[in-house]
Amino acid sequence: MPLITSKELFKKAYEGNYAIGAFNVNNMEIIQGIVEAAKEERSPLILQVSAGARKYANPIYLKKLVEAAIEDSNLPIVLHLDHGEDFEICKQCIDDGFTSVMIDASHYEFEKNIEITKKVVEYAHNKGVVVEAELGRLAGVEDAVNVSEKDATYTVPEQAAEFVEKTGVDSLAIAIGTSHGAYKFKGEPSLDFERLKQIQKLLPNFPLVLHGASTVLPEFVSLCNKYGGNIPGAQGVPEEMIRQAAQLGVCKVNIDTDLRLAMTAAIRKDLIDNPSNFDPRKYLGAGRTAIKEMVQHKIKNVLGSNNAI
Ligand SMILES: O=C(CO)COP(=O)(O)O
Ligand SMILES: O=C[C@H](O)COP(=O)(O)O
Ligand SMILES: [Zn+2]
Ligand SMILES: [Zn+2]
Repeated sequence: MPLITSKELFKKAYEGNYAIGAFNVNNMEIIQGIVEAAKEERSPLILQVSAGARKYANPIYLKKLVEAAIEDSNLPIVLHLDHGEDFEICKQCIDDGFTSVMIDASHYEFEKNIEITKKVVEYAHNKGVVVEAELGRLAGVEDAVNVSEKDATYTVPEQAAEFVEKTGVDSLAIAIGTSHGAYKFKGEPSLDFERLKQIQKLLPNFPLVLHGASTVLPEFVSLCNKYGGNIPGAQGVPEEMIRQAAQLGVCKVNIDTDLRLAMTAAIRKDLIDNPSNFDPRKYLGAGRTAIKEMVQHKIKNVLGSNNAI
């Protein structure tokens, strides 16, 4: 099984009202944990590499590890660039064999975002690679965000339709109230589902992407804190909201923070529980198992992509 694009995966996910997890990868243990989970759940996978991951691990290593994961698991896997900041990094990844790239020009104004995205789409499509773009800005939401502030940062449905038509992009990341990291909401979590419904209505059968979609499960925050961590007040997107989004055209759900928390909690615990150990395989192994369990939970209980292959 070679690396695949997300085209067919998204089509089936859209029709089946489930979503594919796009998990951020940075090293061997993370890749192995994710792949083990997907293998047991018979789920397709998107493994995504950020600019930070490329810098940390060297893209050659990550690509080879992902290829090894495919050989070992025989799963349909997409290798995706997460948050490509310009045409050059997208081109580099396409030339390196990635099957999907994200161009994130969302911080530019609308026309400029279209122009940059279109350039990446032309280059990528020529090489059989698919492209995700972003419209609207992800940011933390507070209780008191008023409608005009939301319109300044959240995706405007009419613009989303125009953007997709003008760029020919394959999927679109939208802003409806999620944000990156472990501190997503100060008050009650809420997402703008009315906006999502509008976007889906104007873009029927088109795959939408939710970034900043980690749930920040309290038990993992507590575990980190219990074993010497200090991450007070962390809060994520409730699982029920992710399930709801998957019913409304969201086919790709980006998850990094939940993997970081699971791995960190397990490693912290393992080191404290085994003070005489100095074999990295023991605590990294505990981290890998925690990643596997977290991904299995996501696939089975939140995303619904189990038994999709
Ligand atoms: O969107 C993400 C990667 O692109 C990750 O989001 P989280 O920080 O919520 O895991
Ligand atoms: O969107 C951000 C992802 O969580 C990746 O984070 P990173 O840039 O620190 O690798
Ligand atoms: Zn962005
Ligand atoms: Zn993101």
